Amino acid sequence: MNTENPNIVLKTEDLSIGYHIKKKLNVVAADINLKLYEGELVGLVGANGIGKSTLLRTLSRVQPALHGSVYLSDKKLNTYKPVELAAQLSIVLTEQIASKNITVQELVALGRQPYTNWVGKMAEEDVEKVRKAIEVTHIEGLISRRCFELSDGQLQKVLIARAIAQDTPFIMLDEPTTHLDVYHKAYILKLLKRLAFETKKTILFSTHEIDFAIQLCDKMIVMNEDGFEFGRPKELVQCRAFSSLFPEDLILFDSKSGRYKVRN
Ligand SMILES: Nc1ncnc2c1ncn2[C@@H]1O[C@H](COP(=O)(O)OP(=O)(O)OP(=O)(O)O)[C@@H](O)[C@H]1O
Repeated sequence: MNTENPNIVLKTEDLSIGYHIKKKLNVVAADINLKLYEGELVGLVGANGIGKSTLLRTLSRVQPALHGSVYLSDKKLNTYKPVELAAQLSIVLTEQIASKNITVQELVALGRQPYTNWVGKMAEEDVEKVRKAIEVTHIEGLISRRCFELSDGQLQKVLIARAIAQDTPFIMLDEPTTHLDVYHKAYILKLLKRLAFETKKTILFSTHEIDFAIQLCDKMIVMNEDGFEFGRPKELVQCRAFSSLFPEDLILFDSKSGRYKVRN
C-alpha cells in the first residue's frame, strides 16, 4: 500500500443499509463510517445473514442506502451516470453472468464496454488492456473455451480478468473464493493482493475465509450484531473482534495463530 498521502477512493458517512419490506423498514446495519484508500486490499467478514452482500450492493449502487452517503473518488455515488460509474467501479459476482455461451476472450473483452463506441469497437488500448488482464490472471490457456465449459475456479479467474480489463480504481467482489479448493482460494486472494499493491487499485471483497483474510488483507471490516469494526487485521485480533463474531459454544478464536479452533 502507498502510505505517502494515499487518496481516499471510497468514503461512507453515517450510512444505513437494509430493506423496505411492505411498509416496514429492516435496517441491516447503521452508522457505517468507512474510508478506503488507494491500493488497499480490504476483506469484509461476518456471520451468514449479517449484511455483507447488502453492504456491497449499497456501495455499488445496486440498491439504495436507507440513510447517509457514499462517496466514490470524492463524488457522491448517486450522482454518477451509469457509464461514468462503470469507469470507476467494477463488481465481480459469480452468479451475475447472463450468457455462459460466450468465449472467455469475449467475456474479458466485455470489461472494456464502458470505453468502447456504440458498436463496441475496441481501440488498440482496449485490446492491450484485455491482453494484459488475461496475462496477469494466467488464463491464456482458456481464452477460446466457452464459459459454460469452465470449472467454478476457472470462471472466478475469468471474472476477475474482466474486472481487471475494466481497469477501474475500485473493484468489489462478493465471495470470490466460494467453491474453490484451499489452494485456489489462496491463489485468488494472493492475486487480489498483488493487484492492489502493483496497480494501486482498491479492492473490497466479502469472504468466509477469515484466516486467509487475516493473513493477506491490509484492512478488514468485521460485521457483527452490534455494528462493525474496521482496521488492520492485527489490531482487530488484539481488540478481539474475531472472538465475538460467532457463539463460543462450538469454536473459539485463537489470537496467537489467528485461526478458529473447534472446542473439544
Ligand atoms: N432482497 C432482500 N429483501 C429483504 N431482506 C433481504 C434481502 N436480501 C437479504 N435480506 C436480509 O438482509 C440480511 C442480510 O443479508 P445479506 O445477504 O446481506 O447477508 P450476508 O452477510 O451476505 O450473508 P451470507 O454470508 O449468508 O451470504 C438478512 O437478514 C437477509 O435475510
